Parts: sequence; C-alpha cells; structure tokens
Amino acid sequence: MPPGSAGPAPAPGTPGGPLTVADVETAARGRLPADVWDFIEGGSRTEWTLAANRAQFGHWALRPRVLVDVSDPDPSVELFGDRLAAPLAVAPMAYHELAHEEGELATARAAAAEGVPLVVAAFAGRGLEEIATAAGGGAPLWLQLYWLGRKVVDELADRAAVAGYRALVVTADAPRVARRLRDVRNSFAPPPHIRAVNVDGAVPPVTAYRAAGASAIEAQSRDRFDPSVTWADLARLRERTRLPVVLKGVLTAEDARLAVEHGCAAVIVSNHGGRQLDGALPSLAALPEVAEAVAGRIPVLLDGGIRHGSDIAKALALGAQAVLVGRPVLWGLACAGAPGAAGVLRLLREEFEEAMTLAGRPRATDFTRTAVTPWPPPTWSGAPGFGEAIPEGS
Ligand SMILES: Cc1cc2nc3c(=O)[nH]c(=O)nc-3n(C[C@H](O)[C@H](O)[C@H](O)COP(=O)(O)O)c2cc1C
Ligand SMILES: CC(C)CC(=O)C(=O)O
Repeated sequence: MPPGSAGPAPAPGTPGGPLTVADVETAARGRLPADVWDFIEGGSRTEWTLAANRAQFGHWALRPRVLVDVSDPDPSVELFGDRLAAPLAVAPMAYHELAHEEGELATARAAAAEGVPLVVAAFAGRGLEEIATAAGGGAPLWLQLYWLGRKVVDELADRAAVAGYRALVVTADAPRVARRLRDVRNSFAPPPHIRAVNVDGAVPPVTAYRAAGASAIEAQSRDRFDPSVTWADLARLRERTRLPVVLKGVLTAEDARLAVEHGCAAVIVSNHGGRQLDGALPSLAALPEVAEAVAGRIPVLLDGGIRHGSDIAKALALGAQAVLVGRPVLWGLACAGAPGAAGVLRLLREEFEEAMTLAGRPRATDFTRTAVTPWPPPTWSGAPGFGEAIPEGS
C-alpha cells in the first residue's frame, strides 16, 4: 500500500483523533509498507540504545511546586535570534516522502503552523529552496549536513545561506551508517521515485546500491561518506559560513568542550535515535555531563525518545534548552500529511504546557535541575536496572 493511499487518518486534536503520540504511532504502522515502517522505527544491531533512549525518561521524576502563579504559562524559547513557540524542533530525517507523498513540503508547513524549527536533512527528497518556500517564513529552517566531501558540503552551506536557512547542523555520529538488521533483512532501499535531490549529481542515487540481503542506505554511506573528517574540517566549515554551526551527535563532556572550543553555536546531545552506535549511552543519560561541560556557553539541545510533554520538561531540567523530535513527526505525516505532523507538534507543546502549569514552572527556563529527581531513589533496593524497558506506549 503506498503511503497515504487509504486517505488521511484523523490528526491529533480532531474529534476522534489520536490522544497521544503512541496513538499516532499505532495508526501510522497500519498505513506504511512493512519495510518502510522498519526503516523508520528501527535502530542499529541489537537496538539496545534505541530502547534505552526511551527507558531513561522513566528514571527521572518531576518535582512539582505548588501555589505558584501559573495563569499565563509561556513555553516559548529563543534560539539563534528566533522565538520558538515551544522548546521543540523537528529532527533531521531523510526522505519524508517515505511517509507522505508531499514529503518535506508537508513537514515545513506543519513546522510553520506550529512555530518550531525544521531541520532539513541533506538527504531530503525536496529541494531546500522549495522547502523554504513551503515554510513561508513561519518556521526557522536549519540544514543538516553529512560529510560528503568538501565541495558538496560547501555548496549546500552556500545554498542554505542564500535560501534563508538559520543554521547548519553537522551530523558527527555517522562516519558511515551503522548496520540496521531490519534493513538488511528487508534488503531495504527507498523506491526509485524518492531521490535525495539536493545531493543528486554529487552522490549516486541510493537505489544504485540496492542489493539482496543488504541495506542500500548503509552501502551508499560506505561508498560516499568521508570517515576521515576531524575537528579541523568542522573549524574550516565554521570559518567559511556565516550561519551558526550546530554539532549533532555529542554524548560526552570531552566532545562538548571541543565543540565550544571549535566555535560551534550549539550541540545536540544525540545517538541518532539509536540508529548508529548500538550500546551508546541513552541521550538523556549523557545530557547532564554535556550541560556541565558546556557551562552555559552555548545552547545544549537533545533528541532521542521524546514522546511526551513531560519528557521535554525532564530534558530541560537536566540541562537542555530545547529538544528535537524525530519519528513521531513521520508518524504524523504518514497518518494525515501536514495536519498530522502539525498535530503531533501541537500535542507535544500542549502536553508540555500542561506539565509547566501543573509543576508550577510557568516558563520553560523554570525547569532547572531542582525540577527533577532520580527515580527510583538510588538507595532503593530492587530498583529497575539501567535500560530496563518501560511498557509499550508509555
Ligand atoms: C527515518 C529516520 C531518518 C533519519 N535521518 C537522519 C538524517 O538524515 N540525518 C541525521 O542527522 N539524523 C537522522 N536521523 C536521526 C534523527 O535526526 C534523530 O537523531 C532521532 O530520530 C531522534 O530520535 P527519535 O526518533 O526517538 O525522536 C533519522 C532518524 C530517522 C528515524
Ligand atoms: C540517508 C541516511 C544516512 C539517513 C539517516 O541518517 C538515518 O537513516 O538515520
């Protein structure tokens, strides 16, 4: 069944529509071909990191304050000179047309409707200029880059600046794409009509790497990603562009300090949604050490496993200024195109606003370290083990 062929499912916020991100996930599953579902949903190798990302939110509890005036909660935050409606952005994801035929154009409209940034992937299926037109100035756009050689990176960076993008996001955790067993079993390749148009010409289409018993995406990355890049390349890019350069895929204090020293405008604490180094620590677990190392010098963002407004609150309390959300946006797209993706973003913002109100923290910046406590308390015997799975849909 091609995506969207069953007609749109109700978007979150519409009568009878999904009430949670988990509801959207369930609805999306029935609407996507099995191999596309696996590509979106899956992680690398044993998928331990994928599960641990989610589980880690269950190891912190919110500490609500009472009798605070919460009559006018304000979830907005500022990043790179733009005011965001919530401390939320759409994480970069390749090939949105896998979820909906309008692809990134629909996502751009959704982000604009909700007033949050969209990070456009280097492997987007639509031109970065037409995505900017679809956003219509309503959403700040940031462009994600892979190390595809200096010429490609420079050209994309220049095009982004001309098209009004507000930042570059350099993904550092993928010298090549990890082995994702679901994609290997499915011999996964995107269908030929879905093309990474912004890098076409410079990179052979992913379908050229289609082979039985292999992931075409992994094969393409082994052929075309440059695994020799270092901090010096990042510094060179930063000197060359006037856009802020954000480093995505930082999980340690050491790399956070280097990112600051090399002039990064922000770091994104991320393990690529459990799709790269399996066994890497969950992003929420890495957040406190990164925030401490950065010490307020640049913004710290986080992605991986954000599924509830309370997850956003916990991430902010542990040192993030904002979070990015990945898969849920594709689920929303698969269900109902732009309104579906917008509905997911709105749901997360509304849940976050509720958490602010009920936790007695009326501004996003009120979620400081005292807003959370480890759970269960470390002294408890029989505390669940680190990384223990939490129930499906929680
Ligand atoms: C289908 C899919 C494609 C992705 N493509 C990219 C990409 O092209 N570049 C990138 O930096 N990260 C990519 N990511 C990782 C996301 O940016 C993000 O780190 C991750 O999805 C966050 O976790 P979450 O899905 O649990 O919210 C992708 C993730 C998914 C699910
Ligand atoms: C085209 C791929 C490299 C996209 C990606 O980063 C991912 O699937 O996680």
